[in-house]
Amino acid sequence: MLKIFKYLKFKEWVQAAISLVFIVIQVWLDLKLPDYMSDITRLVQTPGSAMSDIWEQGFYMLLCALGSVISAVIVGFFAARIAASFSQRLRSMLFYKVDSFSMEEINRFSTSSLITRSTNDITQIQMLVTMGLQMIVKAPILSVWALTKIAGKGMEWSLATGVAVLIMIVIIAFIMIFVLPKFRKMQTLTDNLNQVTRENLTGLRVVRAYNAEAYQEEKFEKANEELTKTQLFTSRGMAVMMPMMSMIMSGLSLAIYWIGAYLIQDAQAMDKLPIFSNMVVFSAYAVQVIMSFMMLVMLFILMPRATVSAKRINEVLDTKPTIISGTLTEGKTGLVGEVEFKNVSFKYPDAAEYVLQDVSFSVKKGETVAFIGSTGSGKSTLINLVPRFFDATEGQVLIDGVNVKDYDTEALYNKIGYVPQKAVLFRGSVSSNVAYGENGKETVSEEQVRKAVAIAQGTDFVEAMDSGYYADISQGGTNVSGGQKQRLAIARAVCRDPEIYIFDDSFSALDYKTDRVLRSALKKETAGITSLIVAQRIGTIMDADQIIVLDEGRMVGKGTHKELLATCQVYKEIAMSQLSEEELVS
Ligand SMILES: Nc1ncnc2c1ncn2[C@@H]1O[C@H](COP(=O)(O)OP(=O)(O)OP(=O)(O)O)[C@@H](O)[C@H]1O
Repeated sequence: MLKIFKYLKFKEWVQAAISLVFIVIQVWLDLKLPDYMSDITRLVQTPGSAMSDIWEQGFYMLLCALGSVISAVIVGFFAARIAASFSQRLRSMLFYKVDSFSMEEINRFSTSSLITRSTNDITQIQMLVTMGLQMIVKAPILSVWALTKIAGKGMEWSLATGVAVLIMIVIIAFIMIFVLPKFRKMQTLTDNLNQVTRENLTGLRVVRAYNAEAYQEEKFEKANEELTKTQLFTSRGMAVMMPMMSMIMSGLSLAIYWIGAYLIQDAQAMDKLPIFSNMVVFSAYAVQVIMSFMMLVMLFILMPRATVSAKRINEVLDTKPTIISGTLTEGKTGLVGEVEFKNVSFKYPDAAEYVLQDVSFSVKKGETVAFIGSTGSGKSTLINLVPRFFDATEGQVLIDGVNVKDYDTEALYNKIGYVPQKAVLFRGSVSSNVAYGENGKETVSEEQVRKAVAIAQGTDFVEAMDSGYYADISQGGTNVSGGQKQRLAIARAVCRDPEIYIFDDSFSALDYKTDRVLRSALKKETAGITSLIVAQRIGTIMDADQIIVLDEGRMVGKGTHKELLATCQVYKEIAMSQLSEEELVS
């Protein structure tokens, strides 16, 4: 928990220190009140007291109360400020950290858990800072100070207060044993609920189409029920706890007056007044002692959740990304757009089996290399090693003669134009999506955007949109078709003007004609740029300079379409399943 506070800035520590001063002032003023009360009681009971003296003490009491309120407002103001700026910083830090994560870390935490950590967990910390700053400091000062004030003012009353404090301690222990574990569980259950909600929302169309609402609702209800049950348990615990605390507080006041009544009755006439005055003061201080314990209980409610949240936030912030940037910004002199795999093997983190085994090939500048193979043969995995979404477990992946691990990641990404299997569009316009990101060169002009869209065969549909290149694209690109999305994603890669294109099955949503026209435009307009293409269709890749055939993670063929037809059985089978006799021969 304390570890998270190392992210507080000096300015916030200063504000906390100022708050501390005001908290001490507030406690001092609160504890001063009973003194004046005692004076007033004494004055009222003393024959011949002047009314003006009583008014004077009353005026001091009023001043104390006012000062206490002003101090409380100042403390509240600072606490809110510190909490708000601290949580803003934590949110930014989490965002930047997650941005630096590779797929391995994202998968390890899960997307929904990362979202809960950046929102709900930070709110818990914010709440703790806002309320805790006042209580953590105030409760111990108040209790110790109030106890010193009542010390020696009456054995019997001290005993009564001791019993009340003991009962309070038993209650706090009860909270710690039974309620704390439930608070800890609450964050994980919130994660779980978010996960189910997210899955349902992203897959809503499938849920509808398969009449799976009942199934999804059941999943949701289970997660919801679990969270509700835990919340109810803790709330019930607290619902019982708070009135019990108030009861103890009132009970103690009653006990003090009751004991006081006996003491006054048994006392000599001249001792009656001091005992009465002591009793009034004692009960006021005893209430403060109980109040401080009540604050502690409140802290015990806030602390466990915030502690769990702090741990979860720290887990993310302390995670070292497995993909660490190198330092080189350029490849070997004279080499541009060259890719080489040297005996590359790969297995996913925590997986037992290798997904790729001993893959070796090299690609020269301007060449097109295609990867084909059955589903799950490792094609996407293979090309994901080039932009370092994962690092090779064994062997080396080289770009321009340099291991990808040695490149500064920004310089590495500047060399690559990557189009994923599932096109991703961001909220904005057509233009902002195509000119997306930076490539270390000058900013992209409107002309370049138009040209990229034209190469990606998107001009017709973009110009038919309401505002053309400035037409709105909604989050995830839900207002364009799958093929249009893919064309915009391809245009984005073209606009980047990279050394190497990576197309991960990026032509699959295009019709055959668009696929052919797009590839020939790419070849013509972007000659000299190396292309790595994963494809399922033989038609898409038969013109490639080199085709690599994968089967269960192993390279079982390498060559041109013609060579492979003659030498590679796996390729021949794929080709025969897709092409007619004439196409095979031609
Ligand atoms: N993140 C991951 N964690 C663990 N295993 C994975 C992960 N992604 C893929 N795999 C496994 O790696 C193997 C290769 O997957 P990959 O996506 O590379 O195949 P592919 O040839 O591209 O398939 P497709 O043509 O269906 O896209 C599969 O067996 C898959 O289950």
